[in-house]
Amino acid sequence: MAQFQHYDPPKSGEPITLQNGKLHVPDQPIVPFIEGDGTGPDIWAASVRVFDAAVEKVYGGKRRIHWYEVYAGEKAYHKYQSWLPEDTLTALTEYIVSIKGPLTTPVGGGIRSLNVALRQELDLYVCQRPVRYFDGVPSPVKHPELVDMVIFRENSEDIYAGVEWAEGTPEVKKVVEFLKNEMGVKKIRFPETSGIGIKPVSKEGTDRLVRAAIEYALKHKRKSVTLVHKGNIMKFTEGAFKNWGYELAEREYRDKVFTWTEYDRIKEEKGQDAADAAQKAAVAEGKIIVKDVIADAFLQQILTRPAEYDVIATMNLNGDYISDALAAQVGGIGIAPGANINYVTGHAVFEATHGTAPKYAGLDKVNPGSVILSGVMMLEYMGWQEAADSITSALEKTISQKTVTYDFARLMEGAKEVKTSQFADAIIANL
Ligand SMILES: NC(=O)C1=CN([C@@H]2O[C@H](COP(=O)(O)OP(=O)(O)OC[C@H]3O[C@@H](n4cnc5c(N)ncnc54)[C@H](OP(=O)(O)O)[C@@H]3O)[C@@H](O)[C@H]2O)C=CC1
Ligand SMILES: O=C(O)CCC(=O)C(=O)O
Ligand SMILES: [Mg+2]
Repeated sequence: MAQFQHYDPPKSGEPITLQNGKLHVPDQPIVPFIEGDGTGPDIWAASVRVFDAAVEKVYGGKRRIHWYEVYAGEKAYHKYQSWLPEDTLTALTEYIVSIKGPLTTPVGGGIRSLNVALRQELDLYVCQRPVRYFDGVPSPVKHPELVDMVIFRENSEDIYAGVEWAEGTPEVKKVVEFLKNEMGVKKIRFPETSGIGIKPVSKEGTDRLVRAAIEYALKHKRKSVTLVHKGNIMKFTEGAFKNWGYELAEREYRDKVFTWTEYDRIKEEKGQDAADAAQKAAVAEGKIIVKDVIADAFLQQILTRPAEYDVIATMNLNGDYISDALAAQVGGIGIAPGANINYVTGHAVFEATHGTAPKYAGLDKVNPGSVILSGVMMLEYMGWQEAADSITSALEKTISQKTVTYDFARLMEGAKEVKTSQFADAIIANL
């Protein structure tokens, strides 16, 4: 049993464990949660009521989650003078599955992202964000129902590694001198006034991310995995990601995938008709098509022909941008869930795609849908599919009744605008 410096874990309930590589979830699991900053407390208070009501309704008391509050962000700082107490990392490690609200990150200085720190500390290398349309949700596009994608965002490297030096510091001068004098770099336009950041992208990091995306596509019988990159410009990071992704697909999933590199090889040897025929045959056999697209083109194509994309595998920064863009396409960040997962150790921290939305903090106003749907993902991960499904259906029903928070109400005709807590009440009534 883990030792905690300050925290007192619940006396009732049992830890979720990993046994022979499989998650073992007791009927009374202890699940740590972080409330989050800004609108986090409003959203969490609403969401936890929905989770508990669904589990109670579906399992009639046989199963219950024993919530364990752990701290990060402003609440942790006020309580323990630490933004991310060691006890929190211990709890998230010990209890394996957890859920969190958003945490504030200052821009241009101050502490580094606690969200990124959690992902790095627990090595949660996949940021998995499903994006689908719910009937009746207001959307800025004509056919939001064509969007049904699952983003696999690499979550442990890229420029999020935080290897950067500020302009004007002795450190950045040293780095610039090294680049100029020892590496022959001549193209830093304004060397005296540059900040410098480093973008590490590795073969190992790419392999495990792309493997997780392909495994998901196979398990859920999806059509394709698209590697999204900017490899034409960043050849040895984003370009290498694309090459390593294709190599992994062909090396580890030879009989289960058809890749666009294979398509190009056939085209070169036998012509385009033969390549088209080979791809058609692969689709008919149920193989996953592994393809790639340059990130800027991807961002316009998700608007013009979203049906062509399915599972997406991409690096950290691209994945961040793509998550918010796709969320907007199906009605906004208010219903965009996510999970940070290490598929080897089983560790998973579920969290919404959005941030703290500070201007709405304490107003009981924002949409709790993203955290509620992150909880749905968590219940699915725990194998509590019935509870997950009951929440999804109740959420769908509530939206179809036009009982919605401000974000949907401002775009819907005839909507009844409700507060965060009332939206949760309506979902619970529809369970
Ligand atoms: N994983 C995490 O914990 C994340 C943390 N952050 C952090 O959050 C802070 C604020 O970031 P910011 O860039 O403003 O992004 P936010 O996602 O917090 O908010 C941007 C806008 O999105 C809309 N929005 C966000 N959440 C909801 C919701 N639950 N319901 C309805 N609408 C919502 C609001 O739009 P509108 O104004 O149109 O009403 C809001 O003004 C920063 O410190 C950032 O670092 C950001 C992203 C993720
Ligand atoms: O950590 C942060 O402040 C931002 C994180 C973020 O934008 C995301 O997880 O999508
Ligand atoms: Mg983001």
